[in-house]
Amino acid sequence: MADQWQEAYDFAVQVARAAGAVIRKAGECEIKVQTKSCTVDLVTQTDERVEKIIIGSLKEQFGEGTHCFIGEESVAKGEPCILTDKPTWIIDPVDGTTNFVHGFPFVAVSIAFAVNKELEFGVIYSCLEDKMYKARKGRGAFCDDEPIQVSDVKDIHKSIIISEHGTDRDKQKVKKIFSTMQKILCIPVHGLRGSGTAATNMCLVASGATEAFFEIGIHCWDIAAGAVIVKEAGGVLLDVDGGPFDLMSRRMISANNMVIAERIIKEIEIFDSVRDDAPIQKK
Ligand SMILES: O=P(O)(O)O[C@H]1[C@H](O)[C@@H](O)[C@H](O)[C@@H](O)[C@@H]1O
Ligand SMILES: [Mg+2]
Repeated sequence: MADQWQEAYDFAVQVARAAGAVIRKAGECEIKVQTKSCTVDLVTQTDERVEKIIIGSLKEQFGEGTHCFIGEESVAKGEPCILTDKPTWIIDPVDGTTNFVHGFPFVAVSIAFAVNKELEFGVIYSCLEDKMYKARKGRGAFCDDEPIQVSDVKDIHKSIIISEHGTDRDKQKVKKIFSTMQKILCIPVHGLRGSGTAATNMCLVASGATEAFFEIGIHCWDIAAGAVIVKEAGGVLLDVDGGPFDLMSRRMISANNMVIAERIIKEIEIFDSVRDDAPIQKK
């Protein structure tokens, strides 16, 4: 059954492309913005609409009930965020919602597929750049059907590192984020960057434009597809404490190699985040 998931993979690419077209079109009209967990955690009708389109198409293709879904906007509405052994789609309909709202030109559709809690493939469509990144376990990573590969830089002094500050404005956490960035910048590295979307950041690692991307506070839907793409492009994924990558832990570093990853990890000031799969607190 070597090719069991090929149809699902090909279909995910089609769905991501169609979703990206909806996002592009929506960006031409007035965008109505609402907030979720706090005033800087933005959501638009497009996020919700695109998630419905993606999940609707997948259910129609693969049958209701056989596959599970973890989608950013469904979880925001109270759906569970638990990865089981069942075939599960992990979806961020609009990664980079803040960028989308502001017209900052990096917005991605991120679709991953896991079976037995293992990621089988990931598809990221950077819809404003019109770049389709994809990877399937054991079969390499691609951008617009061209193979991609992480950079071979091992000298941290010759690296560009990406991080993001997320949407949590807790002063102690923000302090740790900026202290970490300051320490990394002063290693020194060539530069620090951030595109505003975790999915795109991971594609930049996978295609060799940057050596590493790390973040604390991201969610499984931000990084699931990117995790497959980085790994298949020859990169590594770790927890920010150097332990094994855990999709639900809300923290990760993706890098071109272990030398770069371990050097960055030395500087990261870790803070707590509630796991994505933590039981929902009753109010
Ligand atoms: O909410 P979206 O735009 O799907 O995801 C973004 C997170 O909100 C933000 O906290 C994070 O920094 C960014 O990397 C992520 O993609
Ligand atoms: Mg996201």
